[in-house]
Amino acid sequence: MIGAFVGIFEAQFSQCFWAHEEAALGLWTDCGSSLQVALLDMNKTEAESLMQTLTKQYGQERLLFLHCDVEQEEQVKAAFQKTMDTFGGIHILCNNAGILNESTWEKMISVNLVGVIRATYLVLEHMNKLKGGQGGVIVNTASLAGIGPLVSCPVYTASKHGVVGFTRAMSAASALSGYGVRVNCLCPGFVQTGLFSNIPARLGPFSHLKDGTQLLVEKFGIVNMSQVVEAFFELVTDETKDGAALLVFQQERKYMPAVSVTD
Ligand SMILES: NC(=O)C1=CN([C@@H]2O[C@H](COP(=O)(O)OP(=O)(O)OC[C@H]3O[C@@H](n4cnc5c(N)ncnc54)[C@H](O)[C@@H]3O)[C@@H](O)[C@H]2O)C=CC1
Ligand SMILES: CC/C=C\CC(=O)/C=C/C=C\C=C\C=C\[C@@H](O)[C@@H](O)C/C=C\CCC(=O)O
Repeated sequence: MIGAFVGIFEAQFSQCFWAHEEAALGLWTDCGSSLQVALLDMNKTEAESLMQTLTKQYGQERLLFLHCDVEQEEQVKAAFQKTMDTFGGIHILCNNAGILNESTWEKMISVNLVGVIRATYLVLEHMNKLKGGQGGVIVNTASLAGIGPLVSCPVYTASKHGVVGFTRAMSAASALSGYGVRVNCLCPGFVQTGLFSNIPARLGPFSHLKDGTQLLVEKFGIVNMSQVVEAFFELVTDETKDGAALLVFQQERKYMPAVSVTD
């Protein structure tokens, strides 16, 4: 889990994550008897409080926090190696780290898109069956903005469209190459998290379009975090899902068919 601490995954981590343990463990033969989780994030403050809570519930031996900035290749590489050394394998990667600020758009591309690509390529060094791995599944957190444009956030939209496109292409490349690694993406609507706070201040040169964004929030409503985590586990545990984009709305979730230029 990268960028998992606050927001979408924190609040529901306990309830949903371990509820799917048996289904997730059943996917691979070398998983052992319990789900173990490495939480990688650059926010140490948030990490410490969550780790205390989770450690009390599930024991220290099943949890690992690693400070990691997805913009830094060596930190991601070291975090995955530490995870391998601690737990003996990596079967599920969730690329969840993301930021929203149209004023720092190059950083947004670096975290939201380049960070997903970097972590995917580095985890394949451990997951890829052609490199001695056991295979696995990667779930990239995109957004509904990865499917349709958010007018007030053109670069955030670009980063999320990039995540969807990379997911679909990487899935096909993995399947055709025999890596044994499925790659899917999660496309939630609005979720009440830190990233969703103070939206006008995050729109940079497009803050004058904040009213249109508010209308979208009213139109789409707010998705519960548990709905996002349930969708995540559907993409992890359903082995038929590969190259999938799962849209999570307030009232339902549904898959977005891939578009082909020859359709
Ligand atoms: N909140 C929302 O309405 C929606 C959020 N998303 C996506 O969900 C993902 C999670 O975001 P939220 O939980 O909403 O926001 P959040 O701000 O609450 O959590 C984001 C997490 O990513 C971490 N992070 C940020 N930059 C990082 C970096 N360079 N290296 C490592 N970790 C880093 C943060 O420390 C934080 O723990 C993001 O990719 C976001 O784009 C998608 C759709 C809707
Ligand atoms: C401002 C960003 C806040 C949080 C991050 C995030 O990723 C949230 C995304 C939530 C929803 C995005 C929806 C995008 C919709 C667009 O692609 C168009 O489909 C909307 C166009 C029209 C809708 C209004 C209408 O139909 O009248």
